[in-house]
Amino acid sequence: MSSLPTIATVIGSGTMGPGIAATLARAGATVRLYDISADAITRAEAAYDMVRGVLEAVDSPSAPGGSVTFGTDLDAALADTELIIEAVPEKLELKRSVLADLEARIGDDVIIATNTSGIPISTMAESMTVPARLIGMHWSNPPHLIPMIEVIPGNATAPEHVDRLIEIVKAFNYVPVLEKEIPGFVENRVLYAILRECMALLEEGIVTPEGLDACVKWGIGYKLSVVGPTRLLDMAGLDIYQAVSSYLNKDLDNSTDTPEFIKDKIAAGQLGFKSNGGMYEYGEGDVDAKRKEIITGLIAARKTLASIPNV
Ligand SMILES: NC(=O)C1=CN([C@@H]2O[C@H](COP(=O)(O)OP(=O)(O)OC[C@H]3O[C@@H](n4cnc5c(N)ncnc54)[C@H](O)[C@@H]3O)[C@@H](O)[C@H]2O)C=CC1
Ligand SMILES: Cc1ncc(C(=O)O)c(C(=O)O)c1O
Repeated sequence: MSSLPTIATVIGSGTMGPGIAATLARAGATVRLYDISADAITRAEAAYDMVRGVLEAVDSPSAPGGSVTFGTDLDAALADTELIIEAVPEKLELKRSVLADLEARIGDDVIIATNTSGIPISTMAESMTVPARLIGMHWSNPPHLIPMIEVIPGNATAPEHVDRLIEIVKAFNYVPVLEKEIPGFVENRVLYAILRECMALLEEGIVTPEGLDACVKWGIGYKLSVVGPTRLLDMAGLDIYQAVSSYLNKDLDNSTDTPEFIKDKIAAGQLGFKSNGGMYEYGEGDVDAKRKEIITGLIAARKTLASIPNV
């Protein structure tokens, strides 16, 4: 008997919503994907078809009978739901407004899991009538391929909801990581520490973007995909870590703001894939090709990592 919710609802069908919905459906859940925008729902239906194709390449469904329906009718999306996953834009007041709208339509026993990238759960819960129901459930992009989810209770989250969400994440064969609440949570704090150093190295002309990507991808990226950072210390030796950190830590970048060259790019409308140029330039068809290469690579890496011992 699966521990998955029979019915789950995803609120917000943008970058993250369709992949989240597809992942739950592939494990047998009946998922309702809701958005305030009809255009977003239309885009989500196309995105879902693409995501299903990707999931077919990863593995077979872990349970039959799952489905995703799409709509802009909130009451229909919430009927008999056990779990709501909120994935609206990263704006605190918007999330608070959505939470209030949801709470007015659901029973006290329904869990709301927020996919916020780093807004403290306790802050979001302050305005809720049942703050115990809110819990952080941070998926990583692309959510249908990155099989790790951060589970972050707020200071009012009911322990039974934490246990239930961890059970649900395991039921669709993802890896739940239970964390204490801290801005950015664990994954993005580590990612943004890495990105801060990377941007400083680029800004100082120490390495080219191509060289930096090759160094991180084939060096620490490759190694850390097999050996986690804590195990890596045992492999390298804590004495080595002490020897190097004693002089290197003080030299690492400690900027507290976004680098100026990044701000300049944003001001010039250079946002990356979404504007055909950012850290790299993209010609006709290049972005679609690069997206396909990334997905293909993530599928291959996921299948390989799933086939090796968890060291
Ligand atoms: N994009 C990413 O790489 C990741 C994003 N997240 C987090 O997930 C959340 C969603 O992010 P994205 O999917 O990138 O956002 P997005 O902007 O791509 O999509 C958000 C969707 O929410 C809809 N929406 C806006 N107001 C709404 C409302 N009142 N009710 C229902 N739907 C509404 C929009 O129409 C849009 O379709 C954010 O909190 C973000 O920080 C988490 C991990 C990765
Ligand atoms: C660069 C970057 N920033 C934030 C997030 C997030 O968690 O919202 C991600 C991601 O999940 O991939 C990211 O890549």
